[in-house]
Amino acid sequence: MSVRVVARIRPLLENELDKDVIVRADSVAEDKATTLVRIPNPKNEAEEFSFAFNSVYDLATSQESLFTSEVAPHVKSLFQGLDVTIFAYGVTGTGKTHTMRGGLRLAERGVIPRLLSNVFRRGRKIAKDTSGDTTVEVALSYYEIYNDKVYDLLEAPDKRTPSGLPLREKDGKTVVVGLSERSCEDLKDFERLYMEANKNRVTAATKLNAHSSRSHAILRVKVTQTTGRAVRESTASCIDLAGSEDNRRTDNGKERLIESAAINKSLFVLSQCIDAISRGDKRIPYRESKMTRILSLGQNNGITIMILNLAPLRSYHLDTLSSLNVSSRAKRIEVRAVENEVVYKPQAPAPRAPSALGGAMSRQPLRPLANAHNVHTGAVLAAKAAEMEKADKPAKAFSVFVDKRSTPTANRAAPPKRAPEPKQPQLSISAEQIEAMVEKKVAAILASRAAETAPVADDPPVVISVQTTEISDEVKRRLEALERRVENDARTGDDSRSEGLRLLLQARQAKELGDDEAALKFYEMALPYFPGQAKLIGKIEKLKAKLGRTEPARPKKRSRVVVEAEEDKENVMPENSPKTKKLLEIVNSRDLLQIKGLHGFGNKKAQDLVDCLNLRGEKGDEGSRVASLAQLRMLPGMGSRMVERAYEGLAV
Ligand SMILES: Nc1ncnc2c1ncn2[C@@H]1O[C@H](COP(=O)(O)OP(=O)(O)OP(=O)(O)O)[C@@H](O)[C@H]1O
Repeated sequence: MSVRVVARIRPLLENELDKDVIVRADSVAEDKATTLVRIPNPKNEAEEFSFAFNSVYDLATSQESLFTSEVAPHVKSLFQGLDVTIFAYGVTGTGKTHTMRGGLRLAERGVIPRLLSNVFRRGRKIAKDTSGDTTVEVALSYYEIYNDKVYDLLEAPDKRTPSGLPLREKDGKTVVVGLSERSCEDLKDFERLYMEANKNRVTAATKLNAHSSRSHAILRVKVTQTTGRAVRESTASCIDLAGSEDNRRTDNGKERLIESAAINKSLFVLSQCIDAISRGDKRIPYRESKMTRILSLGQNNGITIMILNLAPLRSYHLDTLSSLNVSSRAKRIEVRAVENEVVYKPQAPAPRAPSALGGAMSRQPLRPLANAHNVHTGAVLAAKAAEMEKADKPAKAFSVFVDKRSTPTANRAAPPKRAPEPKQPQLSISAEQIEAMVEKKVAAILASRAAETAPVADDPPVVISVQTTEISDEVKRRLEALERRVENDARTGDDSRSEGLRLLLQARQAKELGDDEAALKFYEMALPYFPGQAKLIGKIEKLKAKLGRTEPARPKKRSRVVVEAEEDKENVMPENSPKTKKLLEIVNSRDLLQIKGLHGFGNKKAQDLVDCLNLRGEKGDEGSRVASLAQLRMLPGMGSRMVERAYEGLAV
């Protein structure tokens, strides 16, 4: 079963105008449900991009109808022992909090209060249908991740430690150590706790001069059903992610920028995880941010629903494209709908406390500190876990299918037993790299703020790659080749290179879409991965010049001595000699093995040369072949000495 991804387009707000609407829900045929989001190409309004989802809800969709269609059907599964995760993703101001929390009026209530209401109702029904043999207890945990630190929202803000609560992996789940858990008797009880916790969130945010919606908020609803000695636990998690936003749009100081960078970092890691899973990578960078560790997208068993919130407005155009792009890939993530095991108490149960959902009921006592939200707590459950481990029961697993057509149906029916997990998963992009990128971004923004007198609000944000029919076949072919190399690099474990190539790929796509601004950003981001690459620097300078940022770089004047020295070399290495032919043949073969065999070439040099050749000739095949030694010398990373050594080392 794959992650269910649905999109919700919010209505216009009071101060927004009809004429600015550019996003619409559509269906593949007239009599079909709406499953498409259509949005114009920012560079060519006549052309529309379409993104397909499991379902698309337009601006007229009520809170009730969204809940009834997307969440209510899974309440039954929750009681069958499946964990359910619902998370809202989208740009700031698109309606995530409205969808998850909603307003105070009955009709405005969002997914969370409706879910709780359904859970309590179902719990009462179960208790009634079993004449009280089965009791249902509901417990809440609520926490936020702010600047990559976890804070308990059920505790007063002054009890917070600066470093927040640590995370730990336990029984295949990510656990927040020391998180409190409160038993909850009914909807009223929940509302009181929830409102209080949200107040804590606002107070903490105010203290930090931040905004509450700049953190990710995670509510866990633990449902425990007890029948005699049999105990079944399952959890519903509702996650209101912070909105991604372009730093340049917010007129904030350094704190807000850091906060924004932390959000962008975790959302960036989330998109990296989605990318990696949908590509079928072995290494998924979950551990690079607390939010992705907790979300464990595609790793957790059960049911996952991603709600992509969208604003219909033109002012969100590029941000909307970016989030459409990420979330449409999330559909490819497969998860196993595995129920949590029923565990048995070893002794006769103590006289059972009346059900938390019955009439005059007492509250479940608070669990001790170490009993975090989603762990099967207590010695019995720990013993059960150990027993399961001994019996070599399959741990939770997930499978990812990159191409649905090639997905063997058998895989879905009977997922293979999970191979043992690597102890320390290698990461496709390291924490330091991400940190460096984030820091660089913050520094760059601060510097540009200081330098520029003109307002920066109009700077367009970076648009992430979008598939478009506008891209010519030739360019598509090249992009695909580049994509294959990126994947190849990822497989062979050269992560920084693969990240660099990915950025180049995104730059090329942006360029093909005519978005020079975005292309320039991606090329600049790629530069640290290919330091000093003349071709890349050339591209950056060209784009800067085109965008009026700076003068195009002029070719350096070569001194007479250098020119003469090179002329001498040309005499020693004539362009039409058999050795020259042989050398160019090897170079143009782009065969890594052959190139590696050249004198003076190592693995990296050879790979750089092949990459460079593949990247050459952006405007067609012309120029992608090296026609002479002089041309070879001019390639990035080559130079006269390198060519000379390769030439001399050849035996012809
Ligand atoms: N479906 C909807 N119907 C009516 N109003 C909506 C809807 N969705 C969002 N809104 C309104 O749009 C505004 C922004 O919504 P909201 O605060 O939920 O966005 P958000 O994505 O959570 O933003 P942030 O990331 O900053 O927290 C709010 O005033 C909200 O009431």
